[in-house]
Amino acid sequence: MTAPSPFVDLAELIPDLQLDLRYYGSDNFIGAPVDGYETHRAWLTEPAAQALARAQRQLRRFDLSLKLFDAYRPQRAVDHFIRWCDTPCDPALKALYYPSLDKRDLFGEGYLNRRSTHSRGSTVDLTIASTDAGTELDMGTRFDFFGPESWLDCDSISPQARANRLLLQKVMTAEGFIPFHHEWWHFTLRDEPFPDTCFDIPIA
Ligand SMILES: C[C@@H](N)C(=O)N[C@H](C)C(=O)O
Ligand SMILES: [Zn+2]
Repeated sequence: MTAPSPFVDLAELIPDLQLDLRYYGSDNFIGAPVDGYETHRAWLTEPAAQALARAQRQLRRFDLSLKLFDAYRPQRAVDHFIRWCDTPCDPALKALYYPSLDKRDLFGEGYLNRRSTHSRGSTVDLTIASTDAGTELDMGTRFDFFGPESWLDCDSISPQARANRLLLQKVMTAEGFIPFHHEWWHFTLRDEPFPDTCFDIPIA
């Protein structure tokens, strides 16, 4: 299904892009589907989608693929995260995703944003996986692990995981994306077309 303007449906533009859209289902840090993700599809603005297509083209040459966790994020999803911060803590999810933090501090510490770059439509959360089985490269932490182990300059992860992170940075920055210091998986297009707009169109 074609995405509404100004978005491009990534499965249509990049058919071999692997999609594991964590906020559509419950396999995420809040343990539930997130508001605004009504179908397992991912949207980006045209220039961000084209840049992602180029990055995928680079990796294909090595039998590797990008695996996408999130792209455009409606503002109502961010509002869901904000409400979740004021609900009782689930110890099992805390142990997996933010073991050393109180969930109410995730915004102040920079791991969540009340006005997320994702809502501007040119930001992605992603990793690298094999093209055959979709096995993810070891990046040292799980996606959405909120702690210093996910920072770009963390040196307590294995040399292989550091090399894998560097490969992801190299492929993404070569195509115009800027990495985010606190989260190895998060990249924003440098010349994004809507730097001041937070969209709230549900992904349906
Ligand atoms: C929640 C995480 N995947 C993320 O995208 N964090 C950044 C800081 C954001 O919320 O914009
Ligand atoms: Zn992100």
